[in-house]
This record gives sequence, structure tokens and C-alpha cells, in this order.
Amino acid sequence: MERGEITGVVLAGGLGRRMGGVDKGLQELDGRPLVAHIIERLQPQVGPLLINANRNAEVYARFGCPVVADAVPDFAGPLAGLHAALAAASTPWVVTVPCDSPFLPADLVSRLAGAAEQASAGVAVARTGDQVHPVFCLCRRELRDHLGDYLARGERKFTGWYASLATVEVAFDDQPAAFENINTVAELASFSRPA
Ligand SMILES: Nc1nc2c(ncn2[C@@H]2O[C@H](COP(=O)(O)OP(=O)(O)OP(=O)(O)O)[C@@H](O)[C@H]2O)c(=O)[nH]1
Repeated sequence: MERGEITGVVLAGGLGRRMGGVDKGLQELDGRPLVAHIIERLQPQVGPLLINANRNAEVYARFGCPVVADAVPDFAGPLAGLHAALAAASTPWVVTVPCDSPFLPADLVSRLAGAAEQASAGVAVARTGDQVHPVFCLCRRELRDHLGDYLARGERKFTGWYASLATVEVAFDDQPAAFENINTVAELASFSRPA
């Protein structure tokens, strides 16, 4: 799979409750919004980029890529963001990353893509140790309707969605710190780049 066949999606559509309800993707780390850190890491790994956000669309638009909101109402979780991205993307593959893991692996997409191809899987997700990180998800665009049906049934769990699909988990045990995420104001204040 070529890099240009993959749309990168920054998931920034959450409510940020543990941070007091702020728009997490716009909170600053080292003087720049989290979303800017993510774009810097993700852009070289993909073709087109999208931001998925449910608030402050005009602010996110300043980062130079299309902004898409969830179609499923009421903050249905990150799967709603993936669904919105699958509907908006024009490439055969989409990869999502959360807005709150600013030092995501530089080889994230190539490793997910290589594993998906090798296993003929439609979904590839990252894992470190026993912990699966389903919001780091590469998936085929043609799974949009399958995901739409799942959400329409009121289902919300990421792992439940892909359980019935050909899926591969890709171990990143060489760089677990790259998956650390920021949930609270205190974590934002003390967050540092992995060694
Ligand atoms: N599109 C979309 N993305 C979401 C939604 N909820 C969470 N996310 C994203 O999923 C990723 C992980 O989010 P969490 O930290 O679990 O949720 P959050 O809303 O950001 O923060 P909390 O409310 O503190 O849990 C982040 O990138 C969020 O932006 C949602 O309802 N819609």
C-alpha cells in the first residue's frame, strides 16, 4: 500500500471531561496546540489529512486540512470520528490517531499498513504489551457501511466493532512511551517527549 492511498485522521472530537471540558486538541504543549504536534508526526506518513472535531471547526481549519464533524450525534466516542472520516475520505484506507498522544511513532502507519497487507486484514490496530490501542487504527474505507450499521444499533465499543472483521494487532513494544496520552491538566503540565 502506498502512503498516498492512506488518509490520516486526527481524532479531536471528544469532550475532554477529565480536563474540565476543554477542547483537548487545542491545548498547548511546548507552546503549540496538541493537534499541531500530531500533524507534524502524522503528515509525513500519509497522503491526505483530515481533522475530526465537533467544536471550534474554524480554529481547526487553520491547520490547513479539511475538518469533519461526527454525523452520529451526542459524542458517541472515537468510532463516530472514524465513521465521519470514512465518509469524507477519498482514499482506499484511513488511519486514525488520537489528538492526545503527541509523540506517536514515526513508523506507525508503515507498520500498520505492512501488517494489514501481509495478513490481508481490513483493520490493523496498535498494541503495546497486553494493551490494545484501538484509536490507532488503520482500516479500509469500504468498511464504512459496516461501521455505520454497528453505530446505528447503538454500539459504541471499538473492539466490539472489529471483532467480527479480519483484524491484525501490531506490536509496538519497542516504543511504548509513544502511546502515552494526556487526559488531565496535570498530565499536560508534566508531559515530556519520550527519550
Ligand atoms: N469524533 C469523536 N472523537 C472522540 C469522541 N470521544 C472521544 N474522542 C476522541 O478519542 C480519543 C480518546 O479520547 P478520550 O481521552 O477517551 O476522550 P475525551 O473526550 O478526549 O476525554 P475525556 O472526556 O476526559 O474522556 C481522543 O482523540 C478524542 O478526541 C467522540 O465522541 N467523537
